[in-house]
Amino acid sequence: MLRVAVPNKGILSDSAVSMLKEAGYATRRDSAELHLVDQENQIEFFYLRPRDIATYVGSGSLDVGLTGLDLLHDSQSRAVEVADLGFGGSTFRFAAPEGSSFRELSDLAGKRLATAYPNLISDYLASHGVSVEIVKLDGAVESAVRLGVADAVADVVSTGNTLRKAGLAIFGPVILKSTARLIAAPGKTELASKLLRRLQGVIVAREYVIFDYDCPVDLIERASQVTPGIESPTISPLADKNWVAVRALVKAEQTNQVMDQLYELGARAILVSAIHAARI
Ligand SMILES: Nc1ncnc2c1ncn2[C@@H]1O[C@H](COP(=O)(O)OP(=O)(O)OP(=O)(O)O)[C@@H](O)[C@H]1O
Ligand SMILES: O=P(O)(O)OC[C@H]1O[C@H](OP(=O)(O)OP(=O)(O)O)[C@H](O)[C@@H]1O
Ligand SMILES: [Mg+2]
Repeated sequence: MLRVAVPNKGILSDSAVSMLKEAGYATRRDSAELHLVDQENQIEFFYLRPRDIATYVGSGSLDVGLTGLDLLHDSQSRAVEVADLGFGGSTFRFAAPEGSSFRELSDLAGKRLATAYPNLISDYLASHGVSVEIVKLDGAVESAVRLGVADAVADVVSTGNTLRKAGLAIFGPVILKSTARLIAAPGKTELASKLLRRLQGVIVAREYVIFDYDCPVDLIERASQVTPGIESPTISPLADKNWVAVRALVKAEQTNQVMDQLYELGARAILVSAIHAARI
């Protein structure tokens, strides 16, 4: 049975669980449940702290897991990245009090830097040749400067609201762009392939829509450039020999732009539908 680590709390948990549910797997009924066996799919789910997932998977005690790229890096585990799951997007940034003299990376030299991701930060600073004193905290890192234990912080930023409220401003380069990843134990990526196919199906169903439209035969080439699909658009004959029917997947966010382009080109009867499930 495949043994899978799933975030039990935090911002990644809900998205991870709903993705697994959409992919047809059993999910827990109550948040106190830490272990669940999905007999039908021959999978065992272990609900663990997001920060610990890479450690379990890296040691091989669990086969695969869902966690953030930043947490994977910070764990220094041997787990390998299998796929980007597209949710839980964030950036990892440096910040210091608004109006302070911190402008660039080198301004951190010799200063105290608070973070809950000490390994991620040490590796980054070492590779950029900057030496700082790292103050390891567990969370709510934004308060560290105000409370006098650090001169600057390095933390997860999403909207930036938490930083702003703490009177901090971002400076320096983007340390890391992170999203949730499917990770596997070393040498076990093959074991993840069926789960991966299902999760990729969910990603495609969320990211793409189906375009169906009629197109004059002499415009097929140009229309195919507008809707190339993932591999290639399906083109079917119509009763009227001068027209064909075209079907292709299009990124959902481009829906209206692509409809405009097709209409202006001469396509008609343009219909767009959602994808319920997919296996690419
Ligand atoms: N707005 C956000 N705030 C915090 N983490 C986010 C955000 N968006 C995405 N993430 C990602 O979520 C993961 C961190 O999850 P979480 O905050 O649940 O863990 P944690 O900070 O270790 O736990 P906790 O906050 O419960 O102490 C990281 O991969 C991070 O990049
Ligand atoms: O840019 P924002 O949208 O404000 O989000 C980023 C904040 O959210 C996270 O905190 P979390 O709630 O996980 O608490 P923590 O700091 O204790 O981990 C993160 O550590 C930042 O503090
Ligand atoms: Mg957190």
